[in-house]
Amino acid sequence: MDSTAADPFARFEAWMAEAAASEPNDPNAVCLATSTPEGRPSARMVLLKGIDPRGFVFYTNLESRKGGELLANPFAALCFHWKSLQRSVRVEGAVERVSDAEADAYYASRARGSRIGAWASRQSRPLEGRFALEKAVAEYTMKFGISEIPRPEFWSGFRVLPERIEFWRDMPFRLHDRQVFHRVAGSGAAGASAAWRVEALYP
Ligand SMILES: Cc1cc2nc3c(=O)[nH]c(=O)nc-3n(C[C@H](O)[C@H](O)[C@H](O)COP(=O)(O)O)c2cc1C
Ligand SMILES: Cc1ncc(COP(=O)(O)O)c(C=O)c1O
Repeated sequence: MDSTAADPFARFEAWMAEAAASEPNDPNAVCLATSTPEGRPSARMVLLKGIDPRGFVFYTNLESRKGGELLANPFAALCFHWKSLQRSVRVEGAVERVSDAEADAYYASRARGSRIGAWASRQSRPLEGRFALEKAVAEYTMKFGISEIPRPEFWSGFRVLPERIEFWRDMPFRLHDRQVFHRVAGSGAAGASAAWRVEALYP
């Protein structure tokens, strides 16, 4: 049997591979929705940096707006849209922090300038002027010199643990194809593969 028919991760990876071949920029770009303490939605783009049977990983500043919202209310939604393929995927679920080892490994893979930038940017807080940011970058560049740059404690990753994954394909006259996978409650615990129930939805 085609593994992508029953396993949403296999299907997601197949779609992502097609997107990587056809999107001119950032096929891994995804809109991340969180919510404020008052229950108001808040959304911004991030880059997907990991996927495995546990979930979908992105990295950010934990003291950013999204970071604060996720630490207070650890639930999120992701929405991918690949214009060249006319496809979209929606993911919803709880979030957890990635391990320090996982975050260290990803941080170490980033360009040196991006690692310095993570130290210099007080992400989401008011910036008095571009000069203040450039000064912070210069100071951290001096501070680290040619030595290793450790990952800031305030910079790490989140993993969205999906309870629902929807695959959407454009069809003529807006009669789109929608298939949603619901994780069967209790399945997938302790490293076991999750079981999924699939249903089609009206467009
Ligand atoms: C295509 C794209 C990808 C982005 N990827 C990330 C990312 O992976 N992590 C991140 O912290 N910000 C990323 N950003 C910047 C965020 O969209 C956002 O401006 C920033 O994280 C602050 O969001 P917040 O104030 O809601 O926390 C990206 C922006 C774009 C347009
Ligand atoms: C502020 C910020 N942090 C992190 C990222 C994630 O990407 P990378 O780790 O490749 O820099 C991005 C991507 O645009 C970004 O804008």
